[in-house]
Amino acid sequence: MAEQLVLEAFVGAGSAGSVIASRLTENPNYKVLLLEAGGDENSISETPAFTLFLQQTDLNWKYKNEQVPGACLGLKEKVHFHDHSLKWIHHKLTNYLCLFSFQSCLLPRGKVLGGSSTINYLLYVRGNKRDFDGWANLGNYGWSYEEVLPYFKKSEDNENPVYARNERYHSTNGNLTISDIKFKTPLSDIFLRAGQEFGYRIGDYNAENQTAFAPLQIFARNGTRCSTSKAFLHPTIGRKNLDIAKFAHILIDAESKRAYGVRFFRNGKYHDVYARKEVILSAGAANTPQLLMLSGIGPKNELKKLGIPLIKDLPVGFNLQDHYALPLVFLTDKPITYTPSRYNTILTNMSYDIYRSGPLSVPFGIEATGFISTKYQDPKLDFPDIQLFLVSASAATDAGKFTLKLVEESKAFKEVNAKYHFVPIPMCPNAVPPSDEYLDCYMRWYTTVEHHLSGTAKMGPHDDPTAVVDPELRYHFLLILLKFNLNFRVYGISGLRVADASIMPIVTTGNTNAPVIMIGEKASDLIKNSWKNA
Ligand SMILES: Cc1cc2nc3c(=O)[nH]c(=O)nc-3n(C[C@H](O)[C@H](O)[C@H](O)COP(=O)(O)OP(=O)(O)OC[C@H]3O[C@@H](n4cnc5c(N)ncnc54)[C@H](O)[C@@H]3O)c2cc1C
Repeated sequence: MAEQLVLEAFVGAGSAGSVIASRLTENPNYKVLLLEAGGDENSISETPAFTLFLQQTDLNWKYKNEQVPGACLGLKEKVHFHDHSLKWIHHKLTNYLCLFSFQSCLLPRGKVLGGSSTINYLLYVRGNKRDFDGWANLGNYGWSYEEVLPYFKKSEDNENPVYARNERYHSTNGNLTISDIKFKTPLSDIFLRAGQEFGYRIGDYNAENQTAFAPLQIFARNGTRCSTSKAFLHPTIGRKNLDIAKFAHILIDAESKRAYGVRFFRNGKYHDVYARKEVILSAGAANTPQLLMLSGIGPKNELKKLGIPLIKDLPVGFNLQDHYALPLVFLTDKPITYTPSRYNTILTNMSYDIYRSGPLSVPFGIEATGFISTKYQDPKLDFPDIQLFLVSASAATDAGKFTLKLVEESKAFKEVNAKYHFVPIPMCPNAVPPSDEYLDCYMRWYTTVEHHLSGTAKMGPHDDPTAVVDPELRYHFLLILLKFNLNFRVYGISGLRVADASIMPIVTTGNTNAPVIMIGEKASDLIKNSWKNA
């Protein structure tokens, strides 16, 4: 039998949700229940170098993708979603996005306090000014770069003294510790020098201009991961107005055609909770659309096929976006890359245990990044279309001519005899490396995705038929119902919001964790303002 609890609001506990729960409960009058399907972080998730192993653990939802033509062709395993609504979302959207799609690639998502910020690669990248101006130009008032910049700064505690002095862009007062990586192989400097040789500046890619090569800035405090759980939820311990229910699974009960609560299954029982103010969904770009569809909010024909009674026909899931990546391997005959014998030694382990530095403090060997424009983008725009990552045992590439040049023609890389390590692709026997044909084939068969799922509950103005939430992150259908049925206010139902990576109309230029945290900060203010005025 369901238990009845009465609470003011409840959210999911990922990158955005942790921020919102923490910010809302700064006001002792707001009582928040935070529901999270996963449990606590652990010592593996704390250690940056172990980040890849997390995908094999229960801290990951372990989704995989539907097969589609054109990508992930080399991955044999077919995908099985237990849940039909989720299966449909990925199937539909991978068809929609062609090259940004995948066939049976892994789709890791954090199932733990802090969500994907607890299992990600820790890279701190805000995106490009034009990303947010672009959102605003689509009709999303309040989301231009100048309007979101204060929210990036609000979260930030940047430990790099040079960056921190640039107060227009950076801050040292926020919850999230952002630090430079504490260890690098010689390849890191070689990569930066090679970038310089080709005219790129070395410097901050999160400030005035994004086009640059730079050592990584990461979400890390004292050499350990600074997830949104650590940054925003740990400091709330002791707050009486925040309850965190771990291992809970949210189901929206939408029988009465309005969002008034959540049903979740925990400890063998169903529990119903009712929100006196709002239901806030921050379940991420895969699970937020799933929960909406299970609640009857989604594409009419698909809900019909699945036998889910329709509440509102909305293009939930149609805008799924991600970045794809192409890992290319280079070889050098100099003893400078990560190998277990060089970097996984008693000494390196002790250096992490004692000083929280050394190779274990580097996320998966990623030491530096570079934002560059290919021939398809006007370099004067400072709107790069390729992000390079130097992983000190291989290198990411632009899938085109630049990284060929960077490694084989720059003096810096020549000094260490770096050479592409081309593997033959049996499926494309006539493709000669490093031709475009070879790289095209490589990308389609050995596709890697960047895990930046976003856009599945797209934010847009009221006249945008592809939008799911409005610029204040509320569902369009609630606004329409409010307009015609004032009883919603009488019953104290002020709405249903989404605040996570799902709302991005267009994915940002770079990694998505920092923008999602910004979304959480801005959503918190939008929610507080609307509650104040209610
Ligand atoms: C492997 C990996 C590497 C990445 N690397 C980087 C990187 O280096 N830098 C970067 O900027 N970005 C990176 N990203 C992307 C970034 O981490 C995400 O964009 C961001 O964390 C998404 O935040 P979110 O709030 O939308 O969702 P999430 O952080 O995924 O949060 C959703 C939360 O909701 C919970 N939830 C979902 N469904 C339910 C349910 N039914 N009931 C209860 N709880 C539920 C989940 O368990 C999860 O905790 C990476 C992502 C992954 C997966």
